Amino acid sequence: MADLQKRLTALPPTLRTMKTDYASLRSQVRNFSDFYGAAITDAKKQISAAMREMSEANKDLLEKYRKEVALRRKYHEQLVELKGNIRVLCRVKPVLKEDQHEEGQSVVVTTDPNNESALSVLKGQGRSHNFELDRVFHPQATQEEVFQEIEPLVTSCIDGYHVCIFAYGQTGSGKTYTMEGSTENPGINQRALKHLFSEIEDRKDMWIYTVTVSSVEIYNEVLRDLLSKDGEKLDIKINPDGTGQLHVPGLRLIEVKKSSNHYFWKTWEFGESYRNFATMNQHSSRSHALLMITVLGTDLASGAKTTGKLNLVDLAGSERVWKSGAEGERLKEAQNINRSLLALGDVIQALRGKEKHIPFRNSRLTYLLQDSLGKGNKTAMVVQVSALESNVGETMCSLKFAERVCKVELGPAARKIQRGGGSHQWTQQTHSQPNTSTSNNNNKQPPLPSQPVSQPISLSISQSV
Ligand SMILES: Nc1ncnc2c1ncn2[C@@H]1O[C@H](COP(=O)(O)OP(=O)(O)OP(=O)(O)O)[C@@H](O)[C@H]1O
Repeated sequence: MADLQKRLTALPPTLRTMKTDYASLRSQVRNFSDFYGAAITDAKKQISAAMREMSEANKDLLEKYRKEVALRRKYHEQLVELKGNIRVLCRVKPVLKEDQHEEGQSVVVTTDPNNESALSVLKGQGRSHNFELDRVFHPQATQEEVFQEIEPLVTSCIDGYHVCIFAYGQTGSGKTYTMEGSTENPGINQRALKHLFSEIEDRKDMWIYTVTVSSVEIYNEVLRDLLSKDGEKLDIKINPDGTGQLHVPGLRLIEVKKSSNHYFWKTWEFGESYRNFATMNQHSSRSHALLMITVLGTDLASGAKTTGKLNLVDLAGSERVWKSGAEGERLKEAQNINRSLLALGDVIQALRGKEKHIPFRNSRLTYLLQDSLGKGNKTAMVVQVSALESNVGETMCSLKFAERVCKVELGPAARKIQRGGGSHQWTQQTHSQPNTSTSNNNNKQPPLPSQPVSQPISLSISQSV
């Protein structure tokens, strides 16, 4: 009992110590949670500040990258202008429902939103091939955006340069869409004519111009007039005038004129027959369609004359013959398509190698393009590609061809101008000369191609473009 009493007496101090310890522990826990909370808030602040800093740095880097790309593009443009490189644009076709023959096909072509010249093709097993061209249009690019890139070339045709713009790519990749377009959404051909007339209007106080168009189709190495009702067969000949230039006897030329401040297509004549042949003919994807525009200018002050040419070409599909599995007539057809495309490739190769002999005569196509595709002229190629995995082989072939074309140097462009004042000497003026002035032009050059023998048919276009 005494022992118990003794222990009970010792209890309060122990309890007091325990109470104190407990209070101290509680306060420590509270302090720790306050400290922990504050540490977390602090850490969060630091992390967000660091993230802000990083995103600022990223923005800064992206901005620098964009500036670098733009600067590189500018210098590249200047170099292209100096060397007269063929400009190569690539347009990626959007994936349409009708193209998805197999379910869930993946897209293997990607563009870079920060670099308008880059394109990448995924070739399987994570390997990708990067291409650098003059300009790459993503699948959502509009007809207007594509034309804006081409516009300076079209303008230079009024200044007296010979220009060739052609669309290349496998069947169904969008060549006709880009060149021809639709009535609601016209392509390069119609936009080019519209642009020519608006430029001509701006210069009407200083220059007068005559614009003529002709159009041919090359199918199975046979040349047909797309503006004649029955698609008359034509031949390419050397002009009998002794200039050594080409001419196509019987080719129908239509003079296009403005009508009460609006420029129109005369549906029954030019527009109708051209579109019928170009878009509805049985073999449009296996034939090459050419729209050839000639712009003759006269300087009202000096009497100087310029001859500009604009050849707009919608090539046949570039599929490889051995892949088409064709036999008989179709094989002959495929070989002929291939022949002119191969001939085009050979011409490109020879131009690239700066060879003395350029084999223009190996096909009707290259023969006809001779005076706009060769040295001193301006050329652009729009290479059309599909983004789908099933077409990756053809896409790679087209892009590799595009890379080769990029390297072709046609030399500084020469302006075809005949000085006024009674002189009949044709002279050529390089691109660095002012566009509308003919003064100081002492650079005498060989005679220019003479104008086609046939008289142009006068035409007022009657459907708004
Ligand atoms: N950028 C685009 N936007 C929308 N539709 C397009 C585009 N490009 C092509 N198409 C559509 O894809 C289809 C095939 O295009 P198109 O006829 O122009 O190909 P192509 O390369 O000319 O073929 P072919 O070699 O057979 O002549 C058409 O229905 C066309 O309207």
